[in-house]
Amino acid sequence: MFENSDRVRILSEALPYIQSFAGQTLVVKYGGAAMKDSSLKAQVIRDIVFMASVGIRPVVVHGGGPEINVWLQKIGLEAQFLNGLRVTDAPTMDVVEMVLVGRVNKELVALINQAGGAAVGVCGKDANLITARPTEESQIGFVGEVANINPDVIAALVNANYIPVVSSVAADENGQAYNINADTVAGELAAALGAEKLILLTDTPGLLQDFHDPTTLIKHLDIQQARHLIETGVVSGGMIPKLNCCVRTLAQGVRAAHIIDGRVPHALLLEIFTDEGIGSMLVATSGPVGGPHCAWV
Ligand SMILES: Nc1ncnc2c1ncn2[C@@H]1O[C@H](COP(=O)(O)OP(=O)(O)O)[C@@H](O)[C@H]1O
Ligand SMILES: CC(=O)N[C@@H](CCC(=O)OP(=O)(O)O)C(=O)O
Repeated sequence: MFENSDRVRILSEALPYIQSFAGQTLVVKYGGAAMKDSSLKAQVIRDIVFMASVGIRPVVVHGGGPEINVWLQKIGLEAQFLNGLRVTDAPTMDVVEMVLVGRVNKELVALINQAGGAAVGVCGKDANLITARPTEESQIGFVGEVANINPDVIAALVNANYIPVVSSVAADENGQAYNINADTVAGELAAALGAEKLILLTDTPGLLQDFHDPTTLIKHLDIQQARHLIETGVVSGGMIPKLNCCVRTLAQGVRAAHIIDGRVPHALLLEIFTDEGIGSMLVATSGPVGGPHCAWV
């Protein structure tokens, strides 16, 4: 049990962070790997509503890879990945759109609204938020990259105190739908909105030097170190697009990108409002290591 002094210390420790982030946009990418447990999901939702209640402007970008896999299997299609990206033929694209924009998006919107927030769900197609273009790797089908972001609709929602919830499906100029990795969308959107932070919620403690060993968490790193981890194969699978998106968003001016463990209850609050934080924090170039986790930038 907590002593009163501990309770007060924890609340008091949050004050400078609440003050410095009030009015700032924080893009939270909620990955499918961290969505599997419904009680944890409820806590993530509560944290997002908490952030909005203390004046932070959260923008949620969601994934849903595992749920897409479930629905592909139900209709007898095989899930295939290349470098962490889903091989997306036309039938798979239909399932991706139905699952992400239909099921996952609307479930998150409903949960946020039940928790007392006011969420509005959109995908890249709404008000031309995202224009997609095909990736250069032609063998992965309708996998898209972000060609352009028009963040007006998100800015309008945030300015009116709504919490936008964004699915990573977008169309190209001809209306063809594309499946874009949700980390990539979150990173590009954070940059286009001039967000203070990008926070990626996933199912590992953060970036691990050895991903089989959770004690090897890398708490702080910069772009150069992140690139080195990709080149040397320390990161693999879904962590590759995640780290690439952090690098790109930092290079475009977002001040910090965090990779945190969505399986830890209230991971978002712990990362944003405590000195220690819980995950990995990436910045453009390193400063002195050892300071408070969030005040480091
Ligand atoms: N060095 C690493 N540190 C942490 N996780 C890693 C690393 N290399 C690969 N991974 C893998 O990346 C996964 C996270 O990516 P992904 O499954 O796409 O998550 P999400 O659905 O949240 O986007 C982890 O579960 C882990 O298996
Ligand atoms: C191109 C590509 O891989 N798109 C992803 C989009 C969803 C996503 O990114 O979900 P997670 O964050 O849960 O991994 C996919 O089809 O799974």
